[in-house]
Amino acid sequence: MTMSAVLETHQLSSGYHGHAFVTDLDISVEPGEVIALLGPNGAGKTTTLLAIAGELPALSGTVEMFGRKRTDALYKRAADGLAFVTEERSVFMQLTTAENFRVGGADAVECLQMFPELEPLMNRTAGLLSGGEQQMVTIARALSRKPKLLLIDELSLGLAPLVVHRLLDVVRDAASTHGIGVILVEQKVELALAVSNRAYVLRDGKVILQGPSDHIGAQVKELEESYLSGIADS
Ligand SMILES: Nc1ncnc2c1ncn2[C@@H]1O[C@H](COP(=O)(O)OP(=O)(O)OP(=O)(O)O)[C@@H](O)[C@H]1O
Repeated sequence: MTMSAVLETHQLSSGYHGHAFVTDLDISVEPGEVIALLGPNGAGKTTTLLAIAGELPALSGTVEMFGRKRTDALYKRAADGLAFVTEERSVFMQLTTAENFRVGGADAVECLQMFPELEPLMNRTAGLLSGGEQQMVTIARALSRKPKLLLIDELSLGLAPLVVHRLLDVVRDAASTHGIGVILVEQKVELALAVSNRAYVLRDGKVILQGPSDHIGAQVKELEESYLSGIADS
């Protein structure tokens, strides 16, 4: 592991019921780096995040996180600085925005600095917030705890592009300001490439392309035209 990386996987394979679906992954994240993890439906993006988080076992290869090899569970990795925002919106629907921050151990003042638009909604039940506002609560709560590594699965599901822009900009800023490493699984390829430093493209559980995001953009277009249908924004 390099001295500074928050995450390095080496030849990591993982999957379900003892069968590897993602194979030979070498993925690294430095502090402050936003990494886009791209690929068509079923490519293995969520599986990769689950393996990094400790929700799925490494069937071969290793996960090194925060300076040491890990085979422990998500809650232990979380205690050391991992945060995982999953596809399901993880707000407590019965609680208010303010209560969501409190039970999540987040600093409400900081959360409102990130998303001032939540200020008039602090006493509203989260179940009555729009999908975009719920994601703001989720992201603010996760960022406010200053994780060393933040995994985000499909932030944009069902949201308007403008809202996704807003959310990703805040993630990008927090990553740079606080040195948070981020892995972003995102269907909106252009948006993801615009805010990320580097990208990995997965297909059939393997990395088929990786590099700086500004280089990957053009190559993704080419790939898509040849055989990688379904990856770009529809
Ligand atoms: N619990 C499970 N048990 C067995 N196979 C699973 C399970 N969850 C996912 N899979 C399979 O693993 C493969 C990879 O799925 P994964 O969710 O990682 O893809 P993805 O790239 O995140 O796709 P999407 O963009 O559609 O979310 C798929 O073939 C999927 O059917």
